[in-house]
Amino acid sequence: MSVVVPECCDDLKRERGRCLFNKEELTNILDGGPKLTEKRRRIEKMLINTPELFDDVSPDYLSHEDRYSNELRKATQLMTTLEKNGFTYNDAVTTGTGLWLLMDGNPLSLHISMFLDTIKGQSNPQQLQEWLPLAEKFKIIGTYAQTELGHGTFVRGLETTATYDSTTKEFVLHSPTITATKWWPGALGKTSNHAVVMAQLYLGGKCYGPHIFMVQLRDLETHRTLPGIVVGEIGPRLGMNSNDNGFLQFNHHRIPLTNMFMKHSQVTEDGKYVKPLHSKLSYGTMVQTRVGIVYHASRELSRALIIAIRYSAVRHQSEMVPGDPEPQILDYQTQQYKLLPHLASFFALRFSARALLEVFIGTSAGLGSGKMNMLPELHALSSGLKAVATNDAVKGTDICRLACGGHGYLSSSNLPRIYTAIAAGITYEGENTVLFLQVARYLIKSFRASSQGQTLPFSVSYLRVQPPSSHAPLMSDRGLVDALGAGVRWMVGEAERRLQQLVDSGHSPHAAWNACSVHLVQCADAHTRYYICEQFVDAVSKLGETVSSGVHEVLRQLCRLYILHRVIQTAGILLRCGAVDGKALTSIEEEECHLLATLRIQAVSIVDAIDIKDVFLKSTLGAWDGNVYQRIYEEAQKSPLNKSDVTQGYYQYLRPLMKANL
Ligand SMILES: CC/C=C\C/C=C\C/C=C\CCCC(=O)SCCNC(=O)CCNC(=O)[C@H](O)C(C)(C)COP(=O)(O)OP(=O)(O)OC[C@H]1O[C@@H](n2cnc3c(N)ncnc32)[C@H](O)[C@@H]1OP(=O)(O)O
Ligand SMILES: Cc1cc2nc3c(=O)[nH]c(=O)nc-3n(C[C@H](O)[C@H](O)[C@H](O)COP(=O)(O)OP(=O)(O)OC[C@H]3O[C@@H](n4cnc5c(N)ncnc54)[C@H](O)[C@@H]3O)c2cc1C
Repeated sequence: MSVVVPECCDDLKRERGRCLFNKEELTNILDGGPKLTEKRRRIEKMLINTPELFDDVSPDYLSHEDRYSNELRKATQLMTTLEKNGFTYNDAVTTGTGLWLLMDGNPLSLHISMFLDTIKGQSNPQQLQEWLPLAEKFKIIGTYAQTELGHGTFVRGLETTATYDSTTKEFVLHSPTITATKWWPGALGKTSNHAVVMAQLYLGGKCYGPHIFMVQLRDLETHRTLPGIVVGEIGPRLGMNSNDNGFLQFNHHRIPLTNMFMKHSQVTEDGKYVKPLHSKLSYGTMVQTRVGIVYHASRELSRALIIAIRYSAVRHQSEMVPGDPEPQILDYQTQQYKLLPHLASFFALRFSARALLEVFIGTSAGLGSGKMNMLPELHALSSGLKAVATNDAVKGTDICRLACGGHGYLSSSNLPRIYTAIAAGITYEGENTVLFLQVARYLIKSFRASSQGQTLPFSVSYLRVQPPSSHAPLMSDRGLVDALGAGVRWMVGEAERRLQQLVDSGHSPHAAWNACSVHLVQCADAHTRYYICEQFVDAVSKLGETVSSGVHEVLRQLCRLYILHRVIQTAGILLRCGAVDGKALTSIEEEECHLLATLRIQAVSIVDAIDIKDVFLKSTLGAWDGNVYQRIYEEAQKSPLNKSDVTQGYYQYLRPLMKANL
């Protein structure tokens, strides 16, 4: 398959003709630099030239089993294509390209993410030497098996046990109850022959909490399940049904002592426990995956936005002025209000994902030299950003679907598949409410520490009880971000006051926490969004020194829209704490509407600059050429129901009904 850039329709040609900025420059910024754009395009070209990676038939028309096999065929083809051409699967993940060919539930995604990451992050040197080459070369294929039927969120409540037997130097893995059954892990049902398993460690009758174990599940020749293990697939889900999410039970299954991951905590041959430097180091794979999910969510949102904004420029409906031609629906202010704030969100999330990755890299380097002090901040930032990014990507994708009217509901728009894939992100890798409550815990601790005069880490330093007065004028970007910060400080102070009041009136701290948890989640959400605003403003101001004025202007407008929108969303809080007044809010609302009209002019060019090719968008509505109606029509012809004029169902059911004497 070769990349042919087709002539686009008149509407899109006109839109593209209005572009006042250098698209390639914006593309480079989004990719992280021209070299990364070039690398992404090389990978794309290679993938596009591999016809086996593309579906002949939509997965919607396949049986459950064929759907899985087809995705597995493409996943294995993807891995071998990358390998043969000198790329790693990580290259395909970090550029998004590989994932988009497989986002119906790639059965190798858990292997290349959490299984490999656990081996890299939790192994001692011997284990690393033994397992990493096998896993990297797909000699063993694995998943991350933590969640059980009874517990997902509360990791300490897991019931699978790993009891050490010092006489044989083995752990005995066991699922004592039905609720101890591992449930959900991607690719566990039929694909994986290994799993990293989270289980309660028992030594000499004492429980030491959840620890991670490498467990072989299937024979490496026959792929049959090993004795002492029951494994299978959990059945259809809301989306990503080409994956084989699975279940797993152990019946006193034995593994060697050396199969406990021993980088951070160890068990000696005689059954002694050596503690880790920090009790949550074994949660490291989850933190790393949350960091990746922020990128992933922004990428999925960008696909939905490209589809909806191009479609909105092609679709004409109704009359704006009686008797005039039907306008492009993108000209309606309400349509701009649906889509453009989410376009701004995509940019905000992309810059924040990059900032988070830097915190992750810095913290990981510190851990390597025994420094644990940055771990709580990384946990809070990664939890908050994972939650905001997935919440916003899901909401934004659904708005994109709604913005496309009826056609957005078509499978061939690809919006339903993007939606169901990213919707899972709200739940997996830490359910979002639960993650926000972890952030809230960090905020309250920080607020209290600050009241006692302690210095706070960078992301919460604005919570200081006596903040230095801001010198930025209120209506500047910085001034509005400061106002948002003042709002969060007020919210956290209010939460702390309510918690204290409840404790003072006789409630236990835990009961008080639960009684304030709605407000606490709002604090965590507001704090994370304040952090995102800060990252966006900083990134745009730094870029101002290096990019052309056209690109800088577009970024400045998007950043401004993001901040204005956020201020309006938070108006109630900001009024209550006196950070803004009604007059300021009125002018902010007016400015937002004005900005929508300004950004609308170049909206198609901005989404073009995200640079996702048609083969990765997979949408009848969002293709580069805007040839929407022809594509929708052609796609409908592929329905199996259209193979014959009269279906079997007519003879079997409809005709008898029509002939019956009712
Ligand atoms: C690259 C990816 C790209 C695309 C993705 C595509 C496909 C991937 C598809 C699917 C992947 C999905 C896989 C999964 O879902 S795997 C399962 C994930 N499960 C979870 O995330 C469980 C969520 N629950 C938890 O993380 C924890 O149980 C908890 C809610 C955080 C509570 O932990 P618990 O042990 O009970 O803690 P407490 O005793 O309550 O103590 C809290 C205490 O610990 C601190 N803490 C907690 N976690 C961490 C951490 N990770 N790092 C540092 N510190 C941590 C917490 O702050 C608190 O500290 P205090 O000082 O306040 O006590
Ligand atoms: C598509 C998909 C793929 C997955 N892949 C994997 C995988 O590869 N490996 C793996 O191990 N797991 C996997 N999971 C499981 C996933 O990690 C869990 O479903 C997730 O962590 C949520 O846990 P839960 O299902 O127990 O929800 P619950 O914790 O039961 O949540 C239900 C409700 O209770 C609320 N709640 C729970 N605890 C609290 C609390 N402390 N305070 C307030 N409210 C609370 C939640 O907010 C939520 O509203 C996957 C899940 C999905 C959907």
